[in-house]
Amino acid sequence: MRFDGVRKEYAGSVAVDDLSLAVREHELLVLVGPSGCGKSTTLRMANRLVEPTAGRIVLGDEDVTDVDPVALRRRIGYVIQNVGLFPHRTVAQNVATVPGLLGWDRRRTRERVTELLALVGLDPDRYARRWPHELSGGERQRVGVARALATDPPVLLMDEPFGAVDPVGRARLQQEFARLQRELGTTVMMVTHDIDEAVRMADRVAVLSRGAHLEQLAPPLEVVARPASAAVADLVGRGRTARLLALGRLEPSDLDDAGAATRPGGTRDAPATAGAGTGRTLRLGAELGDVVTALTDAAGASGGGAVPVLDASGHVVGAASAQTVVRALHRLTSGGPAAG
Ligand SMILES: Nc1ncnc2c1ncn2[C@@H]1O[C@H](COP(=O)(O)OP(=O)(O)OP(=O)(O)O)[C@@H](O)[C@H]1O
Repeated sequence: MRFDGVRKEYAGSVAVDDLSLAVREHELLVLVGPSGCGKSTTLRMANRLVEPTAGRIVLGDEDVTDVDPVALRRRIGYVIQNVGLFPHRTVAQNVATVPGLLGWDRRRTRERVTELLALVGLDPDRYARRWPHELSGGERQRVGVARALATDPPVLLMDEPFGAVDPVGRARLQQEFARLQRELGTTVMMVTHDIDEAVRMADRVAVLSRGAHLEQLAPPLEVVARPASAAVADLVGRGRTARLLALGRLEPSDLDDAGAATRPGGTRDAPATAGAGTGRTLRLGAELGDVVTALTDAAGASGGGAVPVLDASGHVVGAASAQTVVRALHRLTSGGPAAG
């Protein structure tokens, strides 16, 4: 799906100024930005709930403005906060909405409903006949996702899909949904104002400012490590180090004796480390947050200490210390493109 010079004006005020953005097939792209910057308007133009004032939105090789809006919405899944389940229809009937509109027979519909409920983690035997008011907020959101996926749409639009769910349930839903999306390969465009949700779930993050101005479009680690503008820095500023620790990975050049590996003829002995005594080790590629945890466990109250680091075949390639973490953070925040 591609936005080409898209603009939306409301009675003289500009919600989306001039947005060009390509959503890659099978990716989970998250639009993030402050309230009122035009995220929802952008999303809603994709399924023609809002008509653009100018520009083109292309799905496959069709301009969406050439497609009948009702037909379009059957091809594009849509999930919103509080889902808007039909209150007088059971869970199964809600999920079967679009198959019903498309005239699927009963048996095919029933099988698909059962399959989808299981997919989103709701036991069909327990949930199919319940009413929306008999569900928790998180369960309702799962039904909303199942309903949107019923006909396996190539594109799914999600507007603050987990906004109404409590923080614990929310983290679990984010994780489960990201896994499901990777499994199904659905192309997803999702809106949130929560930068943590964005960096946790996205393949790429699009940071928007007022007028849906595209500040940065990059993988989460790059957005956090190297904000492209003051607006992005502002958004990721608070808690940035914690986010870097969650996203960054341990690399050979971060290790304490990294120099030894590159010395001609240099052999590498297992370094004497405090961590060695505890039996604790780390692997190359470990999350930096796990490196910090391992160091904390190995250090004792006095601080200091290091933990041996192994490569994929289990050989010691160096040691991780507090310096390692500092080096990794420097590596991530300076220089070439961040892996991620
Ligand atoms: N139907 C409408 N009529 C007039 N103005 C609108 C309408 N819908 C949105 N706007 C305006 O367009 C701008 C962008 O709104 P939009 O809902 O897209 O922002 P958003 O980034 O999704 O915000 P939020 O995170 O608060 O939901 C805002 O200034 C809003 O007031």
